[in-house]
Amino acid sequence: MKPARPPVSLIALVFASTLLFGLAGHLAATSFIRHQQARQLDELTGVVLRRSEFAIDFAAASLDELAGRGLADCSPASLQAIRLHVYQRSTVKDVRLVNADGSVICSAYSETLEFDKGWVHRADMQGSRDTGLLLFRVEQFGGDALGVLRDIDHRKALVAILGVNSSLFDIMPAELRAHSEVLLALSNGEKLGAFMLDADKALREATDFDKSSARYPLRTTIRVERAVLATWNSEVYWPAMALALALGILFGILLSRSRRMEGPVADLDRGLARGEFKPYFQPIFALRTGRIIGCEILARWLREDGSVVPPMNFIPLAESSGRIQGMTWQILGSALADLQPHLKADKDFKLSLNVVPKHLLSAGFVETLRSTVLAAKVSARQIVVEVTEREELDDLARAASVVRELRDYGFRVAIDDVGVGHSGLSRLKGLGANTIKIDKFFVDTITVDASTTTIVEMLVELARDLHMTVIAEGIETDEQVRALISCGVEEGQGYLVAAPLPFAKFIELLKTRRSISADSAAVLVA
Ligand SMILES: Nc1nc2c(ncn2[C@@H]2O[C@H](COP(=O)(O)O[C@H]3[C@@H](O)[C@H](n4cnc5c(=O)[nH]c(N)nc54)O[C@@H]3COP(=O)(O)O)[C@@H](O)[C@H]2O)c(=O)[nH]1
Repeated sequence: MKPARPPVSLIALVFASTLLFGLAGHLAATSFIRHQQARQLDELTGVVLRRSEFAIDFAAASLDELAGRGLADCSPASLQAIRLHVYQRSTVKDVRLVNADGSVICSAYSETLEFDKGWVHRADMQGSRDTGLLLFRVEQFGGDALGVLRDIDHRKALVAILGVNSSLFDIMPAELRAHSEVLLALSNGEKLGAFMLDADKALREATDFDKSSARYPLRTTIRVERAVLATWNSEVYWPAMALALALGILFGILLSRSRRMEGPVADLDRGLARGEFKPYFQPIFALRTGRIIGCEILARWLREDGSVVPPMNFIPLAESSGRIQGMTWQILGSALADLQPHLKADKDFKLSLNVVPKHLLSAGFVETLRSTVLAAKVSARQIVVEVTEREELDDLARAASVVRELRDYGFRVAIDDVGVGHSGLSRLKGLGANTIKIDKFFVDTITVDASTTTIVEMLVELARDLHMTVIAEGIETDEQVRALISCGVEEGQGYLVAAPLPFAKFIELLKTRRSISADSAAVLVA
């Protein structure tokens, strides 16, 4: 059968689906890796922030403790006690007593005051939400520090100087260390500390991961070069891609296979749904008179584009795909509708249809045939079921019972392709049919091969014994007609009278033939 659309090539489908799956795999793997990276770097940002918060908590607790012990003054004893306190706490570098405006009164390590580049006025310090602490940057030579101020009373306050830079070290994974920067700043943007492996080398295009503290006016940022993120922690990429590509190939193969299988059958289904299967009518005639006494309907597929598809191009697929049954009912319905007036007018006229063994043996076959013929108001006696034997009739007993049932209802049954199909002599007898149709093969050779004459005579003899009629198929010459008559064959079919014709042409032929007189018919066999 000619498929309606060109077959989709396996290679093109596999290529396209591999490409699509590869693209989807790339997007999914990349997005998964980016998501994982963002989660990890977010966590690291959180760690930096938490370390700084802990340092401030610790400083606040230290200042509270000093104030609680009455050490918030500049007496030598207090300063000595504070020095000891500072010495025991590594992040706290100094503790200072300041005035209400923030100016320094004294320092536990007064020499550290020399490191200061400047000092912030209280009004410029950043307040923290719940703790009452003030935070500010202490600009120093050799690196900035964080000042944490706790008021003692309305005149004095204690300030802890924290070295927060250490909380930024060793936080980054080794692969990223040389390509990243860790920053700590007050929320107003003033930088408190930064860590970069090579401070002289500026980062190229970088992605930032930010986090702000909920408790203190603090923000940390981790910046990582984009180029290094493309490879970091991306081990999952190639396995994911390999899986996606394999799935793409598999999907392409399955798709092309399903399309290959579905294409022509779906085409048949569309043809059936549109009623595109039509009967062509080939006359069956009396060999002696040439009178048309019946016809065989043969399927043709009349496609939308006007082309006529011959049965050999779709019958095998219709049989193997189980569509032959719907197709048979479609052409029978159409033939009955067309021929009904003629069948009614000539009660001896017979209409033969081809039925494959599987259809004959299928459930409901006899009932459907009966109701179709009844609905067309045609007598069952005028319908001949030709059992084609391209497939073997493997359940002869059941077939014989169906044939009996058909005959009980008045239908006639013919065995088609006798002599070349699976119809052995025992089957001819066992099936209980009314007619045998001698295959064209014997008609072709009857005039040239004496042994063919013997076989045909033997078949005629057998048919007579079994009370069957005989029809010869494929008659093309007058010589063949004469040879068949001398063997005892009375009916035939073939191009000598007509090939299968569309209904209009067939009716025309019938009318012409009706006017042939017995005399002129005799010319046919003279
Ligand atoms: N199950 C069904 N099978 C069907 C149906 N319609 C057709 N067929 C089968 O398809 C085969 C081919 O059929 P088609 O091309 O229609 O050929 C038929 C005749 O045209 C051809 N024929 C008849 N006389 C002559 C002739 O003198 N010379 C010549 N060269 N060819 C001739 O023979 C075919 C009829 O065969 P058969 O059915 O065995 O009587 C064919 O096997 C059909 O059976 C269908 O609806 N259902």
